[in-house]
Amino acid sequence: MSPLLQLHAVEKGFGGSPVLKGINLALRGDSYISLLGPSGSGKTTLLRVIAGFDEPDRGDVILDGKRIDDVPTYQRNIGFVFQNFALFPHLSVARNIGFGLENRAIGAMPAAERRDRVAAMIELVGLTGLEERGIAQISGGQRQRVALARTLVTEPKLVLLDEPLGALDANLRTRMRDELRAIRERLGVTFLHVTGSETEALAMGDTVIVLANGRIAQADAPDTVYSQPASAEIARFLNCYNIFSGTRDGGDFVGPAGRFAISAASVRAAESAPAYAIRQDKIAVRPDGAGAGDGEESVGGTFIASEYSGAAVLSFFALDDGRVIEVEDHLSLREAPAYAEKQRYRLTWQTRDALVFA
Ligand SMILES: Nc1ncnc2c1ncn2[C@@H]1O[C@H](COP(=O)(O)OP(=O)(O)OP(=O)(O)O)[C@@H](O)[C@H]1O
Repeated sequence: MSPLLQLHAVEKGFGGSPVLKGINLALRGDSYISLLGPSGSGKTTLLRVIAGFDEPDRGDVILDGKRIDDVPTYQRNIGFVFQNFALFPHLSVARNIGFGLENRAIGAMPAAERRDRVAAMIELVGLTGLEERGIAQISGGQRQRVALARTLVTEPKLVLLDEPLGALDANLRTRMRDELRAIRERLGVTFLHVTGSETEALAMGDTVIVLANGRIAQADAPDTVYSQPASAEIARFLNCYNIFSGTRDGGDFVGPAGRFAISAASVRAAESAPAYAIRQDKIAVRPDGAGAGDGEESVGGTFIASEYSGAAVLSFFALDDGRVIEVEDHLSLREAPAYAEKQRYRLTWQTRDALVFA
């Protein structure tokens, strides 16, 4: 199947500073894609170029096999959901949702058909009974649904969502994640969802695209991004790796944290300074003095504190040079840890579990 959306060598800058530095991308139809990147990496700029709010300086945007660089936004058949929802406060829920259909530049439809489409969409997003309410009389989660329905009712093939859950509180955000995925699956459209949250990106996307410094740093299934980040920068951004600096010395990685053997299969080419990464949940905590076995690496560390987060406990240990190493114990796999404050432990992991960027 040919891709729904393709970007070829898209570049965009503002006032001489490049923001997008040659983006190549192909998005499948009927899929959920998370676009993850740190603040300022160019996520919103990329969405705006795809939607046609901004023109690229160079490169092509291709939708359904056709170049759309010269097609105005309203003719692209691409929906956009903004973080602040951008609803009309003086219109009812139903009028907000019907707005795009009423004011269509092309494909105007009879009033009865419009009403039916709006009613079907209200049901789909779970707003039945609230049709005549004003925007000020509904909750944040309901506003989010209105914003989504208003876009979906125009039947776009591609919907761009810019931090769509950013304005919601944590509880609601988690609930709306499931809803967004379910609504998308029912309609078979493609969602491109921008977020700065690695947990949200991994939870929602069939594919996660990582944008860093105006380039696509990785585009993979969520479990691949999580367990095989393509660079030390991505590993750092995922917030679940301990990362050591150092250099490669033959079959070892050597740095202030110690000397660790490298498993050949774990080595990735480094784009920046060499780094050694070990996931927080791959580290076992043993009594001080316990030696590392065959195929294991270890460092000594002093327990500082633990942070309990429901299904897991994150514990912090200080290494001899003062840097902190984080260990995650999943409570479904291990007992809740009871480490003694200021006590020394031996932190151990399998050589093959570390990723080496060198
Ligand atoms: N209209 C503009 N004029 C000048 N600079 C801009 C403009 N829009 C964006 N930028 C700059 O481009 C860079 C990327 O901005 P963008 O909003 O795309 O990042 P982002 O990844 O969406 O960030 P955030 O997660 O903080 O929203 C930033 O340095 C920003 O200051």
